[in-house]
Amino acid sequence: MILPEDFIQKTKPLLGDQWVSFTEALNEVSPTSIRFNKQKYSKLPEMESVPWCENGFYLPQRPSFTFDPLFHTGAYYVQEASSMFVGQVFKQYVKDQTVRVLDLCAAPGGKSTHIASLISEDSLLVSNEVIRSRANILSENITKSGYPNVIVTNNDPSDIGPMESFFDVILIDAPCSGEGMFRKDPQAIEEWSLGNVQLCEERQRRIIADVWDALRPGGILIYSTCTYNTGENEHNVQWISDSLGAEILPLEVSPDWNIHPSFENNMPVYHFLPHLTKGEGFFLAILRKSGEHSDKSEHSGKRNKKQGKAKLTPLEGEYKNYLTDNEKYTFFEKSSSWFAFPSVNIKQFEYIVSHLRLVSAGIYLGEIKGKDFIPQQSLAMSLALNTSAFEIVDIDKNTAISYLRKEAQTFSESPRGYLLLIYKGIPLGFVKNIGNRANNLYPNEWRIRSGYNPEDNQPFI
Ligand SMILES: C[S@@+](CC[C@H](N)C(=O)[O-])C[C@H]1O[C@@H](n2cnc3c(N)ncnc32)[C@H](O)[C@@H]1O
Repeated sequence: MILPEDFIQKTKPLLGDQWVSFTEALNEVSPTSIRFNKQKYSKLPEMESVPWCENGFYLPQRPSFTFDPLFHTGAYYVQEASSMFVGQVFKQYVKDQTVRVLDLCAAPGGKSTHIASLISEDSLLVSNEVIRSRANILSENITKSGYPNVIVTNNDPSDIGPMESFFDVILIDAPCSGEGMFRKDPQAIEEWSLGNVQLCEERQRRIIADVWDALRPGGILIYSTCTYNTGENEHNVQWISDSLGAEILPLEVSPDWNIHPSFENNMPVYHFLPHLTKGEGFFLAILRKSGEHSDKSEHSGKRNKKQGKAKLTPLEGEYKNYLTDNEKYTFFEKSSSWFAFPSVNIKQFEYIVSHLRLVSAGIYLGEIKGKDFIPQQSLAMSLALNTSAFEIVDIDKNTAISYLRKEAQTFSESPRGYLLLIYKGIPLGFVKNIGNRANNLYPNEWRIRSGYNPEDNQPFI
């Protein structure tokens, strides 16, 4: 790998006598890792585990995930191992408290799907992405993870700042110069320049300042990047602490994890370096906002007057049986589409709808067409799905791949009507069986487009 000369000049002094082993590690193959969604797939395999994440595992080589139907059920997420360290903040600082969390720069959703798996079911996650096309990918990944207490939004950080003291925890996984991605993404090397590092540092400060008011006093800010330089990392953390008012908090880490301490000022921040940890470059810091913990309940119903009150019209009906524990949900309709959202957070949901641009929220149950109720993919993926409300068909790998390609299916042995297809015990999606064929209800935008199906793509679990 040919590194930019300016990068060498800037980074070599930080690493000192570790420079050679660092550059050697950059020439090695990136490790492949996945994080299981234990709510969907509980039998964890006997594979090398990611030391700082109990559901994280390394794979011996990178398979074609596209052609593994389990990947599409949301049983696991392909996530870079170092990034899984975010889970430690939730384990050590959030624990089982009920919290409102904002993941500000969330697409494609690695950290959001992880956070959703760690917070309590009464908690709320707002997963935001400013770029619309990326917000759609985020929404797809959130939907596949199946957690009902997540709202996906598409806003600039400055739209969220006015939601004063609404969030207990904010994660800013900031857009950065990407030095930590050099090995995985060679384009990151081409885009790197001293000027870009400076621009990133300034943009990161703007993003943090724009959203800062939405974090309650005493709340936790998790700041992370996938870059090494001190400008985007240590200097920004010091700036947050000094200018915005926050205490930098330590995490308990095992010495075996080989996490590198701060490059400057001896602050409790965490660097993942590829020659020391099995993963890509990553940086993380935790800060607690100064001030007294105010009562956040006052914010539950406060609305942005310009946008008015969101209309939630509760509806009754058989569709409720599609969810387990359905008494915990508020059901509502919008343009003939039916949704469910956890009642415990319905006021917060209304508040968010009145402030932010919604991409998706809770469970999209189905659509009414005439007398028909067409169940949606979000319902099939949901952890709250009541599978006994549907006729079930267990399918094999080839049928699953064909279904994911949105090809027509035949289930002549099965009853007519809606069928829930199950792969290795996990729901994959719906078809409408009309006898001689079954209409495929898999979302068109999610379908496998590649015609190639590697014969040797053996399942790794
Ligand atoms: C490092 S990526 C996030 C990765 C994500 N957290 C995950 O774990 O899957 C940074 C994200 O910030 C978004 N972004 C870019 N410019 C931004 C801005 N000015 N404000 C907020 N987000 C921005 C990018 O579109 C990108 O999705």
